[in-house]
Amino acid sequence: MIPNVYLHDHICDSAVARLRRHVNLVDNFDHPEELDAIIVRQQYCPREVISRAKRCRLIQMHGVGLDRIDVEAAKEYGISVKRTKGGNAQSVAELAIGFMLAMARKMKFLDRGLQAGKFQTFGLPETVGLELSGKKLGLVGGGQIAQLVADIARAAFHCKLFVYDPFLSAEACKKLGFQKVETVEALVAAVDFVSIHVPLTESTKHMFNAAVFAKANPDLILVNTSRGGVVDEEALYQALTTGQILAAGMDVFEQQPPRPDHPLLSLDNFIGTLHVGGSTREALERNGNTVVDNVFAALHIKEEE
Ligand SMILES: NC(=O)c1ccc[n+]([C@@H]2O[C@H](COP(=O)([O-])OP(=O)(O)OC[C@H]3O[C@@H](n4cnc5c(N)ncnc54)[C@H](O)[C@@H]3O)[C@@H](O)[C@H]2O)c1
Ligand SMILES: O=C(O)[C@H](O)[C@H](O)COP(=O)(O)O
Repeated sequence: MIPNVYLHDHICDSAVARLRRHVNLVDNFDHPEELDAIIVRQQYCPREVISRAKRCRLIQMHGVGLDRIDVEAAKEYGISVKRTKGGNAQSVAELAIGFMLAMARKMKFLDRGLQAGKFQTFGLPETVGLELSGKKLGLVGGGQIAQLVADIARAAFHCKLFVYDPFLSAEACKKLGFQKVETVEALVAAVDFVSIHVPLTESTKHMFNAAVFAKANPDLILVNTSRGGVVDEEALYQALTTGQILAAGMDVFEQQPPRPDHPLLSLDNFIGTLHVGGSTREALERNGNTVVDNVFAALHIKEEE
């Protein structure tokens, strides 16, 4: 019998072609009991689906964050959950550095100003930006993506690196060349840039809140390419409009997509993208094909040479 595999979201063409040669692709959860494997990218895989997916051997995340899958339910029903850890890490790291450069050089403000015919001469004080070179970069979460951000920041800009990650030992931080900081409040006060790279969990939800922004260096540039919900967006808006921090860039929002009239989107010192951290040709090719490798392994499918 040909196995049934749930796939609703777009994944790279080469991965879809491999799947089509060996399985039936199903784009809905109408009959979870008929599914042999589930591939999740943007869609959610909730308990009500998992509890009915009696035949399912694998729930495969196209990506790293597992917050869209009810992992507890999968455990309870004995279904293995896998992800494509590292497959998009370089792409996310490059986007994070891109946000830092864009905000340090006020690119949104300058582009909007040019379009509005605002700058009649060059050299105006409000167009002056900052260099990344030699600055202090604070990482929140010191895992795979954070380490790649650190590599770029060190090699290209000689940044000094700090980390807030209670799960990384002092020894591990030392090996990675990170100065360990004990609280988020201490981190935001000490550094020039913060880049967030934690999963969304109970302990990271609204980790960046009004109390944290109140302690921040007023020249701080904040970048979040992790998950919406780690930053309290109302508190961020207050911080950006009252000068508690200088600027922010975010790839992820509490509600996705954010409403077009979301207050943050109107600000010159805020740049947003809609969850494209891993959306490069290279990362999508890697992740798509890892997804297929794992599905085929779980379903004992052998590809012809
Ligand atoms: N924007 C995107 O498209 C995109 C793409 C990939 C990953 N992500 C997000 O980035 C996150 C990080 O990815 P990664 O591959 O670096 O993961 P990782 O597991 O390698 O690193 C996560 C780090 O966060 C730390 N951490 C966990 N809870 C913490 C807490 N309460 N306080 C401080 N540190 C904490 C862990 O100790 C770990 O070192 C993912 O969980 C995912 O949500 C987003
Ligand atoms: O956690 C991740 O890897 C990503 O945030 C998310 O899952 C989207 O990644 P993409 O599917 O676009 O590679």
